[in-house]
Amino acid sequence: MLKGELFIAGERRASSDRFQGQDPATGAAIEDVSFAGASEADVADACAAAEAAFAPYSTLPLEQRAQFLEAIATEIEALGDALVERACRETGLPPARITGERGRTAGQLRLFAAEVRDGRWQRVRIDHADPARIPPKPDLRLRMIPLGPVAVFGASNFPLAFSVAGGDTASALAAGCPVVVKGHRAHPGTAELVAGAITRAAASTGMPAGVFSLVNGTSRRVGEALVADPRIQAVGFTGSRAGGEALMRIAAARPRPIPIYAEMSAVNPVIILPHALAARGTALGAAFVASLAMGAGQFCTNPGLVLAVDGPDLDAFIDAAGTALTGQPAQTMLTQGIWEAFEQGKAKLGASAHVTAVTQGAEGTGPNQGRAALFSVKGSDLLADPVHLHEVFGVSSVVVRCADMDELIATVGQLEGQLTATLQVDAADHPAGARLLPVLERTVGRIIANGWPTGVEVGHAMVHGGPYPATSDSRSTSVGSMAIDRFLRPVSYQDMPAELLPPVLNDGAQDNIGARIDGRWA
Ligand SMILES: NC(=O)C1=CN([C@@H]2O[C@H](COP(=O)(O)OP(=O)(O)OC[C@H]3O[C@@H](n4cnc5c(N)ncnc54)[C@H](OP(=O)(O)O)[C@@H]3O)[C@@H](O)[C@H]2O)C=CC1
Ligand SMILES: O=C(O)CCC(=O)C(=O)O
Repeated sequence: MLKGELFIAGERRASSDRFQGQDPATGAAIEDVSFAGASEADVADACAAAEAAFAPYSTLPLEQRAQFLEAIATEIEALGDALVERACRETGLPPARITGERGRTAGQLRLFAAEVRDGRWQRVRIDHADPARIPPKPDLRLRMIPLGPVAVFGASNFPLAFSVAGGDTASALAAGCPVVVKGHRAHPGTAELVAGAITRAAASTGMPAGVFSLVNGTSRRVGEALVADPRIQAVGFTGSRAGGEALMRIAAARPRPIPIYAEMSAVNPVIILPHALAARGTALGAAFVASLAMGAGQFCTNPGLVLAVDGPDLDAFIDAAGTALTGQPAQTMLTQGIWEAFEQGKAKLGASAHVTAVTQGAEGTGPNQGRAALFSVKGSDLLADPVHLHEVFGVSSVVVRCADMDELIATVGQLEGQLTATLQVDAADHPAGARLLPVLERTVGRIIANGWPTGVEVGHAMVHGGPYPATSDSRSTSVGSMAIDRFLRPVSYQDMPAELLPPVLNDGAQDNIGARIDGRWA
């Protein structure tokens, strides 16, 4: 049963500052329980506990850390239907989606457990001393260590996989960092259930209590205080550009600034090359709308921009996409605020003198139901008004009619950073594709051929990131095993006596972890 309490270092804590969850499908408060909002003192307690947990947690045998991650996955699965029902009620997302997301969340935790055991993430390097060299060469040994306590902001649009026990939390815990989560107000009951699962897993595997805390907030002060707290050493965030940028400013203004990994905003261009457009434009139109409308368009990877060379083939694509989109029912969006932002985004696009409204989906019949929309604009006008390129979070996209390939490539080269770019490309398009690839590599984190950007595989070779403003740091990914790197930093030990060295740096201690020894990979 939900209690509506905070989780501070393994203890539940009440508060007189309360808020209600909302059912976006009815627009009404969910009355069964109200939730505690944290005070700044609660945030400080969670951070102090995380700092106290850092030394014991980060120095545990890796096997124990891996077992903790696996226990979280098992505890989340054990929540059963109650978790699915609560998440559906709080988000308006259907059970199949939430069930799939629960599987992904557990899978991510197990992936990071395997990564912890693997040990290669420590990236050991050893350069042996050469006292005979002039000047003498010192003995140098390097490994990656965890940064310290990490703040994670749960995302509204993935109440499980990008929230309390989502990818940021899993990768930070895998790196050896205690985590303080700022829960999203859109799914407080879901957050409480998952926080309970993590707390039980921490207790059953003998973790220090401060390894995990969850604070919710009725005011922005909670998130602000968390990022400003001197004990927090890195931040993971998925949400709006305004929110991410506000937190970046706080992180940078600290007496000791810290890295912030904020995933913010993208329009994820889809580029349909001429031969692909001629051969399969109609089929592409329908498939594009299926990707666009998935999850009420509430994905950071949503295809918000389609670029192609103008002509009858593009008309056929737009006709097919328009037909598919007109048949789209309005879908319940995650929160009233997100629905309002969607309506405003579409209105701003529609008000642009350069934009043509192609068609709309069915009108909503209840609160917070987003009506799909498709627009078009000439390539030469796309950059005339920044509003054409703003992320409109929901089922909305803009088709760009380019005069020719040169204009298309030049336009793509001027886009802001993106999470993804998608190429629809047939064999005869390969020369044009080869011209585009270097431009896309500069702009995006993942380039997809003949697929769609929604649906992110959780694996070892995934990059879910990209240049600003897709993320605040293009050198990293928030999905896949490489996400652990965000919460690590290198330390070199020079001429350190063997007894003082971390065991993994002693000679012969690197079996199976791929160390670089005297320049050669072992
Ligand atoms: N590209 C993407 O991946 C996503 C983009 N979005 C975009 O964000 C919009 C709003 O969605 P939402 O999920 O609520 O995202 P927000 O960025 O508004 O909020 C995300 C989290 O950050 C906190 N936060 C936001 N701004 C600040 C601030 N200035 N100071 C401290 N904390 C802050 C929020 O706390 P609090 O609740 O207290 O404000 C919340 O916990 C959507 O309409 C969409 O445009 C949303 C999700 C994913
Ligand atoms: O589909 C995914 O895994 C990524 C989605 C994401 O990061 C987002 O929509 O915010």
